[in-house]
Amino acid sequence: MPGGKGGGGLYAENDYDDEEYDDFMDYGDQYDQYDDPAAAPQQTAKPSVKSLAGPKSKATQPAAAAGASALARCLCDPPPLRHSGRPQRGAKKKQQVSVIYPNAPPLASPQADPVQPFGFDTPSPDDKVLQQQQRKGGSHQLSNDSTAASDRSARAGAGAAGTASAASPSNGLSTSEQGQKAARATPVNAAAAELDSMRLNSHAEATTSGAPPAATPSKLGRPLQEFRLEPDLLRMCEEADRTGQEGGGGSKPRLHLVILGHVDAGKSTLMGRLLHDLGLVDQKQVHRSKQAAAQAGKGSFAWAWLLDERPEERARGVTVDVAVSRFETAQRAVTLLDAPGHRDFVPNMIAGAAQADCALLLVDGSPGGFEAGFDSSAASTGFGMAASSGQTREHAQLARSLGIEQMAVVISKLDTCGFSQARFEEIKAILLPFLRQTGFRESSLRWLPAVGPTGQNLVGPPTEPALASWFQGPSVADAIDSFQAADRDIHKPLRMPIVEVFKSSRGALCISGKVEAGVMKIGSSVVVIPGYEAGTVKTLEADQQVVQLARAGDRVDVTLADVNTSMLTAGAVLCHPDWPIPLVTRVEARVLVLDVEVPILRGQQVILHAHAAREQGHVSALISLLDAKTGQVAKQRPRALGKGQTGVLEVTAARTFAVEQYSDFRAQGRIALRDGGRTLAVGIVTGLPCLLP
Ligand SMILES: Nc1nc2c(ncn2[C@@H]2O[C@H](COP(=O)(O)OP(=O)(O)OP(=O)(O)O)[C@@H](O)[C@H]2O)c(=O)[nH]1
Repeated sequence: MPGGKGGGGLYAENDYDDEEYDDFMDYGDQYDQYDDPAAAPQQTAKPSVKSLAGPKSKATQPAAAAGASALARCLCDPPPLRHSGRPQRGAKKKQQVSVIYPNAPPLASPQADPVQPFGFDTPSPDDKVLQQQQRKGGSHQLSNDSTAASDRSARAGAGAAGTASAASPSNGLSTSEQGQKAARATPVNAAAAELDSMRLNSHAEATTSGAPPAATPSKLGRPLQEFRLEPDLLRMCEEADRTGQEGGGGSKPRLHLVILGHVDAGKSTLMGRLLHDLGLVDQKQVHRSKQAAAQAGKGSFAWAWLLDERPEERARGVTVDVAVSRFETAQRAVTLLDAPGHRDFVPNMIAGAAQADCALLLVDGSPGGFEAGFDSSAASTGFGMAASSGQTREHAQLARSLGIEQMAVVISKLDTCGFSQARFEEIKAILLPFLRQTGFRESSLRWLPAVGPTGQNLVGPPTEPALASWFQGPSVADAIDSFQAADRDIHKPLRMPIVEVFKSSRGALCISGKVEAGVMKIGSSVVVIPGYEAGTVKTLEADQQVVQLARAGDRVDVTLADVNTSMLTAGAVLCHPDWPIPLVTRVEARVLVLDVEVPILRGQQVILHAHAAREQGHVSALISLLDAKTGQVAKQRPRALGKGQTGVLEVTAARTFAVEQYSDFRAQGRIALRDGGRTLAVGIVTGLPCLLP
């Protein structure tokens, strides 16, 4: 329900506790019935949150009874997968997904694989469907909702074609087919324009000049269910598990930790000091940083400058890009992602948080500091979100929507108010209900004070008597040690979203990112999507050490051989050649609308964020409004989706981009829609409707 309570005012009025959270983890089960049309006869747009991992943990309970929040309902992970023997959820829909690989070269020969690969010497079932559709002359649409979108395009085309098609109704075609025929007949129709734009603007067309022509205009990857990790890679993984040597970090569980919070909350300072206290930064570096900060008249930024090394960051006194450092605590090998807090750099923060397993949320505890970072009632810009709405709120919402479940809330700067326990408790009392409504379990949150500049409560208990007198909880290092490392998702095709492209000291073009699924070794065949650029892994480095193997969960620098380097861009995805990530222009997504003042309408311009990719686009259809309590369709084709509402919409991007259904790969199936520096909505991809060439 919009206009909730507490800190956010965004969500359903019901708070939920851990028990309820577990209930809404089963929320997706409600959608299972929709696979059977008879079970939900009134339903035409069916939400399809599905999962492919692991057995179910507990019996289904209606989320309605649980009273879960709208964000939780919309975003939290759906229940784990059924076991074998039962059809995978979404299998039907997935087979229908269409993907486009402009100028796709022939597939690289598959690795040793127990599954007999399809030779592409005869038409595949998909090719047959395609040919059939081309004979019929229609664009391929998948779900009911997409069909509606197709019809809209076709109608637009028919409209543009004037009365020609309307004047010849007796040609034996359905209304939709007439529309599509008309759409093909005129250059100004919406469908053709969209197709043209895909061709003209796709990454592949823009960058693969001279590439061999595609063997076929479109290729689908093999079904996910057929994937088996190659035996040699499996052996290497088992060996790496035994020795704990590959992927860096020795035998300690690996964590990807992002530092979030409003601008100037103290993130870089705290992390700079933490690295020092853990012995990773020597006195010489600290001295150099102190000197540079003092010379620039910004002495208080000395610790922050250990991480903020770029000249513009030092000039502005704010973090611009995500700084990556690595360190070890007693129990964990940590890849630290220090995200920018300034609202101008939220896209960079999204790229950082998308790779993280857990987060530290820094909250400024100084008088007025917390309020400035959390306020959403500041003056309006006249459109969209409040102009100065705090990034504490936005970061927490984005972090949860990007899959982060474990978080430590670090209240900084309490030295400015005499280490007041009352201030600590006041902030916690406001923030906790908001975080619960956002979808965090209370048991997955830690609360602690820390002072970066003096190192209070970073490693070991506080020494400041005024703080030690009332706080006996975890230090920052303890909180990090308590985070659970994510499971390595190795039994899936390779996925590594490219976060950064840079020249190595040896002059080679390196790509860097976190392997989200699968495994690769030196010599592995890979493909870069978009562009369908095939190559071979030449070198792998983790923690600045050469490694032979990179598994899901490892952050690695990779160089590729035999690849057109112009295809290596942030937002592209390194994939297994036989199971590439879908490349689409449109996504259907179930979203929660955040703190917007003006509802989302059809045609709304957005920047679509998915993993490390960003594309311009627009909301091309509002498919349904969902009931906040039950998740069922409350209204088909609503005119608008307002603040706090959950709905299904379709976004069309200006160019093709790589994304997948959340039910297949969670990390690549989460999206955020932003416009004008504000996050409008967050959600998960439920379908990939797409026109075929
Ligand atoms: N008194 C006090 N000052 C602090 C504390 N933590 C940080 N500061 C100061 O706050 C200012 C901003 O700190 P940064 O570490 O740059 O903040 P940030 O959150 O990293 O900023 P962005 O990355 O730009 O969002 C600096 O002047 C710090 O010295 C603290 O616990 N107490």
